[in-house]
Amino acid sequence: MKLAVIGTGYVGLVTGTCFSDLGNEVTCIDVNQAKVEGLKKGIIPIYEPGLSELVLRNHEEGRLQFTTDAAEVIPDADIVYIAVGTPQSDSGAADLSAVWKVVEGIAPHLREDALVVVKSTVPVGTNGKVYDMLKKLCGREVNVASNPEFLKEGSAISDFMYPDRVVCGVRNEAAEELLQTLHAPLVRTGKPILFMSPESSELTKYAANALLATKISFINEIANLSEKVGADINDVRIGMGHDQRIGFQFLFPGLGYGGSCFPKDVRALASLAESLELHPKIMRAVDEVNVHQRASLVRKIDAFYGGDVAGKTFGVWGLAFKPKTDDIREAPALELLSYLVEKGAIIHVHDPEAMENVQAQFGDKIHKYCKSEMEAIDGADCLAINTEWNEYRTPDFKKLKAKMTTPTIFDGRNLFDLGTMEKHGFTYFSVGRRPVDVSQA
Ligand SMILES: NC(=O)C1=CN([C@@H]2O[C@H](COP(=O)(O)OP(=O)(O)OC[C@H]3O[C@@H](n4cnc5c(N)ncnc54)[C@H](O)[C@@H]3O)[C@@H](O)[C@H]2O)C=CC1
Ligand SMILES: O=C(O)[C@H]1O[C@H](OP(=O)(O)OP(=O)(O)OC[C@H]2O[C@@H](n3ccc(=O)[nH]c3=O)[C@H](O)[C@@H]2O)[C@H](O)[C@@H](O)[C@@H]1O
Repeated sequence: MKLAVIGTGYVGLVTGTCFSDLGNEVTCIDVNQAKVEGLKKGIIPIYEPGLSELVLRNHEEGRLQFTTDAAEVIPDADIVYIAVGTPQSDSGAADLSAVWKVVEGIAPHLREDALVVVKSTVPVGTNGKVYDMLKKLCGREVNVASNPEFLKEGSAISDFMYPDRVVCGVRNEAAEELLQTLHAPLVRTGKPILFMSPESSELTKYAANALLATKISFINEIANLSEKVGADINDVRIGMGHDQRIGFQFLFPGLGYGGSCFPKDVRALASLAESLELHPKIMRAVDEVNVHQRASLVRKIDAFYGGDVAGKTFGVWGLAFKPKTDDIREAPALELLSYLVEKGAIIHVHDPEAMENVQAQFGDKIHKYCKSEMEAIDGADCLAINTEWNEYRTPDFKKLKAKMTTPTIFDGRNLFDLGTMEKHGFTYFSVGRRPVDVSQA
């Protein structure tokens, strides 16, 4: 098939690249000229494991092209995917301005039998609005469907290539047939392609994200309770997870969920419900717990130093909102860095992929952008951990202790064993577990 994919962000670029790898002829379109020029030369604007190789191969083999000019590509396309950003607006609802701009832009160029598919996460009813808008702009009916994306950053390629399910919201058999054919190679293991109405499809996407976010806020609330009553959240989490009705996934406590999706999607869903005079109490509570949790490392640091961190040197490991990505949108690390900057601490940071993005935001307010995690703790008064990159899991504790002025660790991701911390003589604060405090010994 000939596909046009509009928006070359985390979702658009992965979608276009994976569909080209499956033998389709794909052109990715973006308004960002620099991004498109870079992609044409093989420069990938984001870090996503495996993406670079796949883009280069499919581009070289002629199945994957890039352009800023929609008019050049849309007339040929069997399917036009819309995968632009839908960020949070000031009101908390989703900002759909990029979607409307795309719809206006493609309308004059659409082939009579083309299918327009909205992949961006959009509030229920948006698909209907796109359909109405295209009907008006084109003076005829245009086939419009919904096909939300469930990939996770850091494992985007495998999530896309081996989905648990594909959800499609369609209006007619023609759309169902096209989407069935397009997705058939992705569900060879018998995973389902689920066809439903566009409204159900749009709501499925928000409901899935909201439930995953709910699990995270729930476990964080239990973790905070755990700290107060002397329980260990790791034991509690595992004890709960063995119940097959509960399971282990998305029950890791930490610094709250970040990223470009859970925070905005929970708020957009709540906002939609409120606009319909409903009272989305769970969604609002999930968000409130998360906002509180995101500042939990700051609270622990502030309490330990009595608010006086000026002039103290902090080694900070992990800046991205999760491992295996360079994305820092709504990353908990940003909260910690803002606090440390405001209080006048000396900050040495390390992240395998997200350093450039943090540098663009914090510049020389951060004193050292370090090449290795060990460099970041050289001479540090303490270490703060925000992201559970694999390379942070098994440090040489003797070396770590020798490099630090005082052996103190604030761990937002529960990377280390309490017994090991005790054995090596670290003061150690983690999430939902008792503190190990050797500072008074
Ligand atoms: N990032 C993720 O892991 C996931 C995101 N989503 C959803 O997918 C959508 C896209 O998200 P991301 O890829 O993260 O966004 P992004 O912000 O990384 O990329 C959006 C891209 O769209 C381009 N764009 C904006 N307006 C345009 C226009 N008028 N014409 C052409 N290109 C335009 C931007 O220049 C940018 O390259 C959002 O609705 C998001 O909620 C869904 C599942 C996973
Ligand atoms: O709509 C989206 O954009 C995507 O949002 C999430 O994917 P993503 O945000 O990329 O990453 P996750 O692995 O879900 O992590 C989100 C946040 O939750 C946190 N998290 C995750 C799991 C957990 O057990 N505990 C926890 O705190 C992570 O640290 C991270 O900050 C969903 O998992 C995807 O299915 C969805 O497509």
